[in-house]
Amino acid sequence: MRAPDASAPPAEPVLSCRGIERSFGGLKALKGVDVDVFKGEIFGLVGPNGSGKTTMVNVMTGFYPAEAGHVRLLGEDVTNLAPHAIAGRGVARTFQNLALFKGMSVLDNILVGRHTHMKPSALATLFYWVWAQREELAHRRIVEEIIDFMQLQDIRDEPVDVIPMGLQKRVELARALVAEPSFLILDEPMAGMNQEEKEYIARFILDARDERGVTILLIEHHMDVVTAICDRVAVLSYGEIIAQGEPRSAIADPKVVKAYLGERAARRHAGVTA
Ligand SMILES: Nc1ncnc2c1ncn2[C@@H]1O[C@H](COP(=O)(O)OP(=O)(O)OP(=O)(O)O)[C@@H](O)[C@H]1O
Repeated sequence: MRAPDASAPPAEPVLSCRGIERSFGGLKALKGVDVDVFKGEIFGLVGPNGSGKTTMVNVMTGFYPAEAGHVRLLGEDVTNLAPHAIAGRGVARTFQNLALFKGMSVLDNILVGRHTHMKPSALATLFYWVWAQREELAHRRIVEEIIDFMQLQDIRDEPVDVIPMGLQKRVELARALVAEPSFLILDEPMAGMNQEEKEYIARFILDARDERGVTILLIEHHMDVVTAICDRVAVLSYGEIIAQGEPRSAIADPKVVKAYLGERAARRHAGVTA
């Protein structure tokens, strides 16, 4: 993990959210959430089930409009832009539930991740064999690089639905990385994985940051992973941030213990017997 340079001036956040609100009917899923993610960070967004993590990410990426508040990407106000417009600004994401194209090969699924870089034009179509083929080669190059990086060579031609869940999650991460994002949002990339698969994905996430310079926001329930790889975390509970900062101390905050375990268990945890 990177040691923060105390002498460095405070950097501008890559992503900055202020006062984000979002409701579903009578349910206030987000109640004025502030989050800053800085360049080169692995930032954990954690919290109990239903606390608002995915909703927050959906607002950040334009999938849900915010009812109040602002999202800024490298200083630019991107609040309520369409998902493709936000993706076009270098943001990629994976989804909580796998969103791969069944029946297509691993390679073709990964190639789909290049779509934000594909710019069809009448002229390119006219000179297909010169321009389009050259562009196709460039896309193939980055796809091959990511297949190597994610160690997917052996299964590249397999239909994606026949490979184990752990590998499907890896393909999803590869598809996000071929977009060459500067900011990557991962929604529970380790859900349903065994310990070995979790360790693999944790390694790839660290390498994506360290070797490819990607800033990462990670939604994750496995606290061992969060404390091992995140630089900072924010903890959501009922649509509000209840703790933020260095992972171990944020997770040990009594408000967080209470949110996860409930009032009585939190008091026991704190050694209060009455
Ligand atoms: N499309 C929707 N329609 C109605 N309610 C929704 C919708 N999406 C989320 N919610 C509700 O908003 C609240 C926050 O949900 P969200 O999925 O953001 O939580 P989460 O922290 O990501 O949960 P989990 O860890 O279980 O994925 C929950 O009460 C959920 O039921």
